[in-house]
Amino acid sequence: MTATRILPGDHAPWFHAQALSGSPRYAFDSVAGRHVLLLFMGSARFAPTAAALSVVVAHRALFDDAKACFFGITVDPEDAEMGRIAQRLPGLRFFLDYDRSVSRLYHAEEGPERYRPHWLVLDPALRVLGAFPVDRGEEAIACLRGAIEAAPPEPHAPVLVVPDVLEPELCQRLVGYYRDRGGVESGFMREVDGQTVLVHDATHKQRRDVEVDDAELRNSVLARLARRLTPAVQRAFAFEPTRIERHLIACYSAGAGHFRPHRDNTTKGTAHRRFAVTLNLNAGEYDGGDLRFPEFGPRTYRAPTGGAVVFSCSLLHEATPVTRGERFAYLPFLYDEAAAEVREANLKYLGENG
Ligand SMILES: O=C(O)CCC(=O)C(=O)O
Ligand SMILES: [Fe+2]
Repeated sequence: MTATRILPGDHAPWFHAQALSGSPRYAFDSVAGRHVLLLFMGSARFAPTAAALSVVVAHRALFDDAKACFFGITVDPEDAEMGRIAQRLPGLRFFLDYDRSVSRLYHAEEGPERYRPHWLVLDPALRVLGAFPVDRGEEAIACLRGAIEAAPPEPHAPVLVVPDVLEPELCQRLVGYYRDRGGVESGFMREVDGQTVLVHDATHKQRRDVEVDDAELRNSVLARLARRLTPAVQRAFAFEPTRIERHLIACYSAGAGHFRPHRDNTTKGTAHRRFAVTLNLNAGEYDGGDLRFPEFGPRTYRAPTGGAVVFSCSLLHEATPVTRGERFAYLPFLYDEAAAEVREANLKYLGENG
């Protein structure tokens, strides 16, 4: 048993679970970007677990959702029913693990009648920094506090920046193409009952898009990508992109333009995506609107006009809100022949509006 327990250095497994007073299918991987304290509770009826929750309350100020957040995982429906636990924002949340799948995934439940309440401290990439028995809460808090204070100030995300992919004139043509048509509010893909469907939620994403239908304009972009971007991607990532999804010009406007942290390949309908490309078309003309990779710290990235930021579709990333002006970007996804087979096989999961 012990050998399979989750240890410092391990990546905390990802899961979906119901959050108390929150999403019925909360994606744990979207929590990346801050330190995390997990408490596998069993039940708060159990005295050591109740004492552990008091430790969290005593250090409540630590959990501000910016630097750190706390999740208790209960398997006991009575905890919520009797008000022994409650979501307190920012920072304090609970997963209702009534089927015990999360507890088993983390080896907190080691067999019938064998629940092992304990703490895990995770870093912003959701790697385990420390594991502590339930009665060692102050040590867990000290570990968390030490990690927050020691966090490197400038970690670097594994992204590639390639300048000079599209010439300024082509960038202007693309912006003009957008302006002539005007964008439509774009959604994002989500898995609902096993199907990949397009949903709209302005708190998560606000952006207006135009699909480039003009073959000559598309080919102009494709030719530049092939000559100037593909070799850089091959060198940096040993990956040969042969296919492109989306010929899309996006516009984020001040006060109404952002895309909150997400990954680009988490649904069946998007699982084929390998690398995401952000080609900025007017980098000097707006404030905000930068890329951030929360698993790798607060640093932001902005490709120069005509330049690209290329990153794995598995990375958590966000486009920060535009606060002045309008930001235009060309946003293809790259994949290859093997991934094309994945795409083909998953077509059946695309919902009506997917
Ligand atoms: O705005 C960007 O640069 C990134 C957009 C993005 O993440 C997406 O469309 O999935
Ligand atoms: Fe994205």
